[in-house]
Amino acid sequence: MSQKYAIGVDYGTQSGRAVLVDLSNGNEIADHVTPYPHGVIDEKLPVSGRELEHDWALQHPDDYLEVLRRSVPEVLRQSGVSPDDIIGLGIDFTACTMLPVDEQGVPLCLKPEWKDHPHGWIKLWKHHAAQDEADRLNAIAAERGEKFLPRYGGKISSEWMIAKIWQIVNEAPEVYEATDLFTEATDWVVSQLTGQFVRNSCTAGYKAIWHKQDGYPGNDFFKALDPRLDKLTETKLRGEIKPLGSKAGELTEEMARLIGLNAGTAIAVGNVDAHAAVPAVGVVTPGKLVMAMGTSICHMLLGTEEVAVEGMCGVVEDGIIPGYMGYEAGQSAVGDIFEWFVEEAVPAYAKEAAGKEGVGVHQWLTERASAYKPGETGLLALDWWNGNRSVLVDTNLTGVIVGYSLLTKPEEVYRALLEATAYGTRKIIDAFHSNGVPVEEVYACGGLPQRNALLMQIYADVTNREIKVADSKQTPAVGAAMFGAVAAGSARGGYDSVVDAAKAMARVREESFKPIPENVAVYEKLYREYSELHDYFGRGANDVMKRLKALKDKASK
Ligand SMILES: Nc1ncnc2c1ncn2[C@@H]1O[C@H](COP(=O)(O)OP(=O)(O)O)[C@@H](O)[C@H]1O
Ligand SMILES: O=C(CO)[C@@H](O)[C@@H](O)COP(=O)(O)O
Repeated sequence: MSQKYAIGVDYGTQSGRAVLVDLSNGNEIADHVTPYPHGVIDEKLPVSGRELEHDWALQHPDDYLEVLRRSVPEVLRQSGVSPDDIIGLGIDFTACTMLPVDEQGVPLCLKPEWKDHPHGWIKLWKHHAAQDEADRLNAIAAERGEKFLPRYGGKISSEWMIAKIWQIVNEAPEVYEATDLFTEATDWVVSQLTGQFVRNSCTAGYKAIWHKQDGYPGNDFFKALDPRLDKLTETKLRGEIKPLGSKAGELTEEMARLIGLNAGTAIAVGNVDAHAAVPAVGVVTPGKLVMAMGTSICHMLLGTEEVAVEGMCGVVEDGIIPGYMGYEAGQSAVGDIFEWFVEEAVPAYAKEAAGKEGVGVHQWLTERASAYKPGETGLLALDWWNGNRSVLVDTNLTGVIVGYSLLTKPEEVYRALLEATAYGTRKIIDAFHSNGVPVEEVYACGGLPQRNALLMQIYADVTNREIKVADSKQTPAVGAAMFGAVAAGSARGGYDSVVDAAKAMARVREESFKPIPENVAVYEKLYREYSELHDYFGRGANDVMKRLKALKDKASK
């Protein structure tokens, strides 16, 4: 049999990328990124220019197809590999990124009657305008003693499917009525590739409160939330749920023509970006935490038991690697905080200096921030620029920096922000470790470990753990390609399980980031200070962030 390949397509927050991978060793033969033409829609709807309220974040469905149309032919062209040797394709996506579709699977926002209605559009994972619904959902679930709550760390997030659907019911019942199915974007794109709709167990489990044994919560729960949600799971959330590692179907003739692959190529069921990255760094057993570090961080861990951990995003059987409990936790802004600083808060002189030196502003700040010792800036920050998605699970929390003086430099603030995100990760590791889901090793992948060595050293020092880094530019996409190879199966030159695929294809770099004892000692003290601030602002002692947000919302109405 000739050499075989698979394609992984990773759908991030701002762009999508295709990677063509050699199935014998996991080498990335070619990759190509397509920025989403409409990006993140968070101010105005395209065409009509209709303004969006605070905390909205939408996307355009055609941007996802554009990634397939541009990036798949481009990796074929660059590599020179024949489509006959590409046996499978898998995709991974941000989640819960969800959309309403009609009976033909057409997104409502593409239909003339709904294109100017904000609720007809795709709600991106970081759409945070369903916090009221999430708060009420959590209160009702707790009152009813719903047994699903502990599986989600005690709270369902406003980022997830049910809160987002309920927001539509409340604010646009006509859109709810017109919706045939609510789907994750990952399942919708797969349906466009195969011509048939299936859901995947990963997003159903982590984002839509589905459980392998118990299914969705009972209809009584949905009726208790709102009588209009009666029979939601049998109607607008219906659809077969297939486990990760299964084949969703085969590429249709029409899509094959559009993207340059052969009709009949095996297509894997949809997956989530962070989850797909886990086998790609070779993690297929418990005790190894994988951090997918980019715009946000997702922390992924395998276990053998279903254990309750405060603030985790969820535990789902087979949710990452079949045969294990998959644990997920996360921070909803990490790279996004650094980007905010660079774009909104860096003085002109720093940008000019970076320009003169011919380096990016991140790099300029990082080089200067590296000259400081831990504690030397005198600054301490809380990493809640996009709310808190870890132990506190509250999108109404906001950022804090303590310790400013007239002498504070931009690189010191930048360093304090890098450190704040590391403390956020330490909170998550401590929560798992002290609740019976051990974290013995830490792996990192995503855009940040490639770009910022200082950040990675700070994470090693703050967590007091060695961090191994993926030897891949596009780890989730490589993982998605592995699932594509598993969908094809060994008879066609792929693999029969993702564990087999990981054995042959996963790679980490030889060098790692090791904790430096004197840094660890100082960070231990700073972390204690962070924890004080964290609990003071996050656990009700001072709700000033929420009062400010309420005043802001009132003032801007
Ligand atoms: N040198 C750098 N240091 C720290 N953060 C950076 C640097 N360069 C870019 N970033 C941040 O990386 C993030 C993008 O990460 P990436 O993994 O590429 O994207 P995504 O999370 O969308 O998949 C942006 O939020 C950006 O601010
Ligand atoms: O929430 C999840 C996964 O559960 C992510 O899709 C979301 O944080 C977005 O990830 P990125 O930072 O864009 O890689």
